[in-house]
Amino acid sequence: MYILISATPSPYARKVRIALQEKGIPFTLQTEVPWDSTTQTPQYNPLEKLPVLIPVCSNSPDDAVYESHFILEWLEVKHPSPSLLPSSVDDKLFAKKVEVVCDGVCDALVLALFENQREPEKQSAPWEARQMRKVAGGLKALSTWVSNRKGQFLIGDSLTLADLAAGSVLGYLAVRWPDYDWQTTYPELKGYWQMLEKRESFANTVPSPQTMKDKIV
Ligand SMILES: N[C@@H](CCC(=O)N[C@@H](CS(=O)(=O)O)C(=O)NCC(=O)O)C(=O)O
Repeated sequence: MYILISATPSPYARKVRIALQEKGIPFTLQTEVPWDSTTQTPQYNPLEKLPVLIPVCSNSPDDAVYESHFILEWLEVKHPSPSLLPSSVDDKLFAKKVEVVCDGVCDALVLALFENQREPEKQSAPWEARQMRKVAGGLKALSTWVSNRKGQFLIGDSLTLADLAAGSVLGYLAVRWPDYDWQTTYPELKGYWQMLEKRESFANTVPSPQTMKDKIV
């Protein structure tokens, strides 16, 4: 049915891997390092980023789907049941807002990660501080939403897109920023994340570091 180009640490790809499992959609995982010269992503995504979802039946690379939030939107249209969106319009829009913030925290973490890989004299402390401020602000917002939730999940009592985004960013922090102690600051967010990680689709998509062969900054 589909090939998913993914990377072991990718929080963006993890959202899609979880969605495909939750929707019972068969797929083949093609794991790679998008930073290495061997990456296949440029063949499918002009932005050279993964995740990329490739319909196996397609005969054109242009049929590929990319940008995780769009892949999830695409899956909701093509494979609506079971839905990963809440039923009411306002809750649907809130779920997407949660994804915006969680993806934005991931974006800031990636930028800070690569800033740290530059030679010390080329690293910009103000730039790094700006990214980590976004991380702190995003986690604060997420923690508030989790504390105010009515049910087990972020929106009601069934898993939605909001939970996929939240679990993926928290899992990414655990693998890339293990010393960033958000769990002490936000104990309820920690409890919510531990609940998510027990779910099969989360438990079998836990991120892990990758080895980059090529220098990229
Ligand atoms: N907004 C994109 C971000 C995807 C992204 O940044 N992917 C990284 C890999 S990872 O950070 O998810 O592990 C990538 O392919 N980077 C390669 C590049 O930016 O050239 C999405 O949501 O899909």
